[in-house]
Amino acid sequence: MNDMDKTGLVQADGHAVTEGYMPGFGNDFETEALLGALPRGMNSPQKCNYGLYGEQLSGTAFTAPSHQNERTWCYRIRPSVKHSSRYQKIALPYWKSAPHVVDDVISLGQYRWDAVPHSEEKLTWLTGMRTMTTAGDVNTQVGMASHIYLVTDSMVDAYFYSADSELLVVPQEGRLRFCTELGIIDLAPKEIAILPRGLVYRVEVIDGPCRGFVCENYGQKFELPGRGPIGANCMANRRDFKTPVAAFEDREVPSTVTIKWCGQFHETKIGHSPLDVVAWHGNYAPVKYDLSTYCPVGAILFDHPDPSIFTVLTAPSGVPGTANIDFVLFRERWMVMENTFRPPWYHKNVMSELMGNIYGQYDAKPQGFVPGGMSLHNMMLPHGPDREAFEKASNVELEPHKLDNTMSFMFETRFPQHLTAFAAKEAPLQDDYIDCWESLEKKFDGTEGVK
Ligand SMILES: O=C(O)Cc1cc(O)ccc1O
Ligand SMILES: [Fe+2]
Repeated sequence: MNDMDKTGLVQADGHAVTEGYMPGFGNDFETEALLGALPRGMNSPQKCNYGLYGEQLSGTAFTAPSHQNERTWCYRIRPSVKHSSRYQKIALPYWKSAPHVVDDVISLGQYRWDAVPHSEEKLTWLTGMRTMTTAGDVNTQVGMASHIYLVTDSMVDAYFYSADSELLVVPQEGRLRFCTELGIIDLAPKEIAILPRGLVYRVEVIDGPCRGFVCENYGQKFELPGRGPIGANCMANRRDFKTPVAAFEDREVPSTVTIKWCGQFHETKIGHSPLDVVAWHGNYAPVKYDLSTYCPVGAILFDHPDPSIFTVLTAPSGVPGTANIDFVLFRERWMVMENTFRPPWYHKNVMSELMGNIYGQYDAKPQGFVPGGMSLHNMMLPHGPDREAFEKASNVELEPHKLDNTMSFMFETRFPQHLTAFAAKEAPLQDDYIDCWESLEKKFDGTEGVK
């Protein structure tokens, strides 16, 4: 009997069964799947307990300011150098990286898609990733990509990490399990997860088929927005974020690790599971968050504020107040504003707005923006309520009204977003989307004087 069997943490197939989460966002966490595996009082003892190797995973430059500095110390069965050998380039033709401007595709426009349907094809987290838009440049670590994932099958003895990006995952259908080096995250619709750059994981299907959205952030990490005068509470609260406890696998089977690096994919073959971190401490870790714990703050007398009031997470770009990416949530809330056109106003925005519908109806678009669907209102392109929403909101008797059964989101970036060939030619693009404004009439009656 080995040490792990004695602790009862391991199933017959060698999978660890350690479960659970620790609350907080960006905390300094400590967790061990075997008692005493974590060195006390220091990072690099001459010999680690249980014959473990110590290894640091740096999420920021060594010299990043202390309030932003992120790193995690891992105590693992083998060091990561044993989790890679020669790299071989592979093709994942549907997963694109910026800069990616397709010759005969026009990104200037207002676009909307129905939910990308599932097919007969068996797809994993890697083969099922479908890039819709890219922005910025993966090589200079600015910008982002938006993807839809369609996943039917678990990765088996297969692992992945992105050196290019952190991934913000927004499920819309089905349940996934992310078995990561630092622990296990189960993820269902209404929840989101952040998978840090460089973290190795395998994605399993708990309940499929699975569909969802991914924001691949090439730039500075997502953080919580400052609340300003709102104070210390509401919006996304730190305690509602959950980081998994340590869980490890001691499995010796032929395995594949795929790496995304500068927009290319490479594979390496190894003889064991790389998810072998028995204990860790630090503040660079995966996290999940239940969107139904988001506490919206809004206008309580008149007018419609900017959507930045609904920012869940922001990834700074270096220009204060101008995000590389804002992740913005439009969820259930009360509308109480008096004498006000309550839906989003008509507007043009220097930022580019990529939206997705998780469930329900969005107030600016009662029809056509469907669960699983997406829309893109690119840099400085006008958009706003469709005719139906405009007419209703301009004429309805204004009483306190609950917007119920609604959850949509926006990946808003300071960079223009470029459509992939998949988005323009294969995904279910709604050719008639811009007609939703066509029947807006001229109502001007200024020739008759002010009424
Ligand atoms: O375009 C959209 O629907 C997103 C959005 C919502 C809102 O309430 C205000 C501005 C905005 O861009
Ligand atoms: Fe908008």
